[in-house]
Amino acid sequence: MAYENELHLAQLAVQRATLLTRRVYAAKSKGTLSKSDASPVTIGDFGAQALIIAAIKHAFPSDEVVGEEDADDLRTNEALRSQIWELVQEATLDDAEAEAVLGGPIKDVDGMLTALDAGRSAGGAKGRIWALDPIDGTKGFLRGGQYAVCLALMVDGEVVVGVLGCPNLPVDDKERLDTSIGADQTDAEGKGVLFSAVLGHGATSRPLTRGALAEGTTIKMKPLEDITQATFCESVEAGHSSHGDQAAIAGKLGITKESVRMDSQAKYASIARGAGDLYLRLPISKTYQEKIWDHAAGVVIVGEAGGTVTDAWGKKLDFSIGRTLSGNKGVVAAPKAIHPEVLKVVIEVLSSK
Ligand SMILES: Nc1ncnc2c1ncn2[C@@H]1O[C@H](COP(=O)(O)OS(=O)(=O)O)[C@@H](OP(=O)(O)O)[C@H]1O
Ligand SMILES: [Mg+2]
Ligand SMILES: [Mg+2]
Ligand SMILES: [Mg+2]
Repeated sequence: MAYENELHLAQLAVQRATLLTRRVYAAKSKGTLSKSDASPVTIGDFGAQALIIAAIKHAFPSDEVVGEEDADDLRTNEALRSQIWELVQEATLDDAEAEAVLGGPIKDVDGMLTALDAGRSAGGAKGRIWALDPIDGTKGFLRGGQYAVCLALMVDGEVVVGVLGCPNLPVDDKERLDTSIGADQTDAEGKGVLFSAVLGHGATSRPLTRGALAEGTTIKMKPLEDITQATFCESVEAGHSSHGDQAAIAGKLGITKESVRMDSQAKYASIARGAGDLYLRLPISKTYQEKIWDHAAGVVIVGEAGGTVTDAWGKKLDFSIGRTLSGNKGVVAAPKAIHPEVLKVVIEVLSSK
């Protein structure tokens, strides 16, 4: 299969990073800072980014990475730096072969800072570039809801590999849309799913483990005969997507079931495995540009599970422009067969504003 080594590395790197995020959740202090746009970042975000980039650079030294975080705050804040370094050192997989694939632990603090800062690629349409969101849904993470560790590989601007680690989604009971507010993440029984896809080769899910990869199973979106029976997923934060427009669209489609609000790319993962049907993310602000790391992995996973993902005007999401999806507005993800019907109503509602 194409990109087999890249897929394996990405799965193990994401799995190792989820060990760290779970440990941070269980700790009393999550080292939360506020970024310049007032959004939160925690020691979990920094630690997970360093671990994943170190693994990418070990296996594919000349690949670039577009990562959400950087080392600026750590270089000026010693207490924060050592807190993260301690966590990074402790996050190792229980399997020697798996650790060897990832290049083993990061050697020293400088190596950690260098790895974190290697996420500053400007992105673009040429070559091999990874898109990394070390914790997507940081607000969800902090409130004990859903979050995801997200990694995708783009080649010449097209997403070819996507991996999502969702430590708080249930392994079984796949039909249930679990929002798990207040769930105990410390190795909680039955929680933790690793999703992945390679373009043209289908999508898979498997339980997250502490060592080698568990066996995977193919996932598919739910066949939906009657759109009025659909369940749609949307963001928890009203500031991230328009709950009002989304409700109007659902109403016009005849959908009566309440939306399921869930943080992070766990929304893409959930619909890809048939828990829920649609993901709507309609813009609140005229100026906000969606970040590539908030979508890259989810889009290839939904596509490979039988879905179509476009923006709110029907354009394919263009990952080749840079760090943001500056050519797109909003996201509409649905099973292939019903996407045109959903999109038509999305455009009607947005055009009438
Ligand atoms: N104004 C605005 N509009 C749209 N999106 C925004 C906005 N501000 C932030 N973000 C990004 O939203 C990411 C989290 O998205 P979610 O779907 O998880 O939102 S929610 O937490 O469920 O409300 C979140 O990702 P993380 O920072 O990784 O958590 C942000 O990149
Ligand atoms: Mg963030
Ligand atoms: Mg994000
Ligand atoms: Mg993030």
